[in-house]
Amino acid sequence: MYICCIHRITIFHISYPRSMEGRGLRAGFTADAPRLLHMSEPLRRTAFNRLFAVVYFSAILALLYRHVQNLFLHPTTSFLSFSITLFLFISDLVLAFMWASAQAFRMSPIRRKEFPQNLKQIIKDEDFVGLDVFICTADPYKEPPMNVVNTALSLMAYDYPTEKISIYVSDDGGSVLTLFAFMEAAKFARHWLPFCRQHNIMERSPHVYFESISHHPSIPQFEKIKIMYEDMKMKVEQVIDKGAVIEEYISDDQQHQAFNKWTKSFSRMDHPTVIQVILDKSKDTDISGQLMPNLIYVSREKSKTSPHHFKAGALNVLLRVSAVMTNAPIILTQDCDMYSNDPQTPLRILCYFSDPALKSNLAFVQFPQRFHGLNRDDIYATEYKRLFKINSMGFDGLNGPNYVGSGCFFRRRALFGGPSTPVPPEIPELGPDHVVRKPIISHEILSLAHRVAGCNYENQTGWGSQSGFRYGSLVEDFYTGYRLQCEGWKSLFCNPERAAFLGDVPITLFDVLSQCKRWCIGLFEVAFSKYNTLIFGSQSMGVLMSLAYSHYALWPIWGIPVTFYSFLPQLALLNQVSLFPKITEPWFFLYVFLLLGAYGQDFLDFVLDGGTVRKWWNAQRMWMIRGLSCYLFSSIEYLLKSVGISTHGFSLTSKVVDDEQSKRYGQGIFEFGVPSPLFMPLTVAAIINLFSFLLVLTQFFSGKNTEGLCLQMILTGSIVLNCLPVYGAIGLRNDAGKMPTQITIISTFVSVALYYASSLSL
Ligand SMILES: O=c1ccn([C@@H]2O[C@H](COP(=O)(O)OP(=O)(O)O[C@H]3O[C@H](CO)[C@@H](O)[C@H](O)[C@H]3O)[C@@H](O)[C@H]2O)c(=O)[nH]1
Ligand SMILES: [Mn+2]
Repeated sequence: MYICCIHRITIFHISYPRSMEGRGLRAGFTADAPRLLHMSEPLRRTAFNRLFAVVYFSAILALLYRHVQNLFLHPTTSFLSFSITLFLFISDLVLAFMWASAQAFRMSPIRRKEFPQNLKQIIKDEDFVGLDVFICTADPYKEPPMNVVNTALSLMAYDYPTEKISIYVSDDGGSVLTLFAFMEAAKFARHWLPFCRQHNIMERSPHVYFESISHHPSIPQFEKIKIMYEDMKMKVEQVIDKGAVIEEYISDDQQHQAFNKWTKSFSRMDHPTVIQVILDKSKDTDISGQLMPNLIYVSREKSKTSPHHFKAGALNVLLRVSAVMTNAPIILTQDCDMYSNDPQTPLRILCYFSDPALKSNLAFVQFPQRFHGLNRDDIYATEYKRLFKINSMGFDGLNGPNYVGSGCFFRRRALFGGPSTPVPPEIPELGPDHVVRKPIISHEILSLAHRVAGCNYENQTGWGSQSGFRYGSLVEDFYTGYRLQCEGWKSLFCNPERAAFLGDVPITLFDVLSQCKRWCIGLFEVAFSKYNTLIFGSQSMGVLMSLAYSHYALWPIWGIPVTFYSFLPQLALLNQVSLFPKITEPWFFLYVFLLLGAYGQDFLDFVLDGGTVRKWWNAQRMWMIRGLSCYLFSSIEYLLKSVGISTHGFSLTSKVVDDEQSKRYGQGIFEFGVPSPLFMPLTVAAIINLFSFLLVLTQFFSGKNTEGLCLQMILTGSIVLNCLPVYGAIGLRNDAGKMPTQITIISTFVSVALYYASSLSL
């Protein structure tokens, strides 16, 4: 089964791509010999997966048949038991749909490899394509400017011709503190960039570099650079603490002028555009005399009366401002916490972008989101291995992975209509083919840049609907990638061994669940839009891509089976009512097969991708926890929003770390702490499962006949195991991260009420 695929390795190589057109992507070739730039191979378990899918599908059909039989052919007597059977049937239908849609990822997953070392033999340095890097930040207190600055420095220090790189920083926080931090960073970069080049440093985020060094290296400038970094850090942090730029730190008139834009009436949500060219690659040099990349700070105009569309809005402003100033054909979008961990990354993507065979419809190359600072067993499963890695390889074998917001290199042209149906922008200066001829600090360029960053600029245009990053969903990344693929674009998944980027993870359960809840609301917004992934998606991209996208667009519906399975069988158990087949019935084995099959395959995928058993265990636990919290709550919030009762915005994930919390996270202890309703269903489920499990256990040991309750016992027992951290947080802890007493009290009342309600009616 395995062997047949091994030989199906596809190799792409560049032979004579002289005909490549398009500004910037034109490559000069120094050798005529074909050179290997990238290749791909199918995953070895694909044949097995396909076969297993057929078997498992038959098992699902059998299960559904049993449900129909129970519901309609042998209708039960009471209305209540009919309802329970119906709810479990619905749950199984949802599980079946999620299983079926996930098969799209299993049909033809591939793994790619690229050979950047061959690139320099093919493309001359001066023919390297221009790269505009977009970094978004939105709040100096939740996203400390020192971290943003480190991200920017790591990207400025790419092993790439510096004069081809422009870094655009979007500051939605409209904060003078962030601008100050970047001005300081520009001074430091003059030393940092040549230092990295000379000593071939791999960690180009200075913070990470200095942290990673345990003993003093024998590099002569090391001490000096370190002091400079500490000095910059101290200044920036002082300014943040004070909440204003300290007068003595302002060194020249240009800085004064820039900071004066923060007048009394300037507020975060209401202020004019600020664009500041901090480094200009046509004249600013580092201490070794080499030109520096452009560094441009942009805080778009905000007004309380115009919608700003959160990050998608910020990215579109950068798209226009950069078009006016540099208009590089390739764009990298980056979250402020995702620093570069590999200076060779742009060379990797060129292996794809310079392949003429891919050129006509390749929209973007996506790297997986990977994180630093995860605790050993990744207790909150914030690595999202399936989302960011396993399923991305599955997507890659179809039309390509979805866009995940950060670590993604776009072809600029892709944001202006489909490959064969271009959507020209309203002014030619924004078009992907426009060539910038004036210096970026010229009056014309700056005034046009200000104009296109205005908050009313997009009125009566196609921005956000037909071109640029798309509006209408809190997961602008998912939605934009999806729309581009519907237009006929393709994408690629690039997953080198050494992470290209590393980002922060939330370290409290509340932050993890709130982030996931925001994603879920955004996903529902896509699922129920006129571009819904099942109908519109299948018409535009075919069934498999449509299923793959629907799997995510409908992600929150996992909440339905998780919730029903966490309460109904347990309440029935407390009342000695059997819901599933007895051990002696053949149907029993169907259940066992379905259960072991699903978990087993998930486990295999996870472990084969380098995950540990404990991490997998935590990932399945978090799936259950999300099912009882964010999946559930997002559905409710989405409904409330649809009927106009509430609205919701993009609540930023905090990147600031509290020492105590961070210590507990390091020890692998769950952090509750916040009295949030998000924890309620989980706590109620923990209590009910514990009591029903204990009850049936005592009966089992006292010799009562519990044969018919076996499956319910297994289910309840595993939920109890999953809830161990919840019991600890309720009863055994005294720290600030324990379960808030209010939540425990309310949940206990709800549990008792549920028990009485069930015992009256069952
Ligand atoms: O109004 C806003 C809100 C957010 N952001 C930026 O968006 C990025 C992501 O925000 P974060 O709070 O870190 O959200 P996450 O949920 O961690 O981000 C994931 O999910 C988002 C929504 O799908 C994607 O945009 C991100 O790229 C992806 O990493 C950050 O750089 C923010 O500064 C803005 O620029 N403007
Ligand atoms: Mn983030």
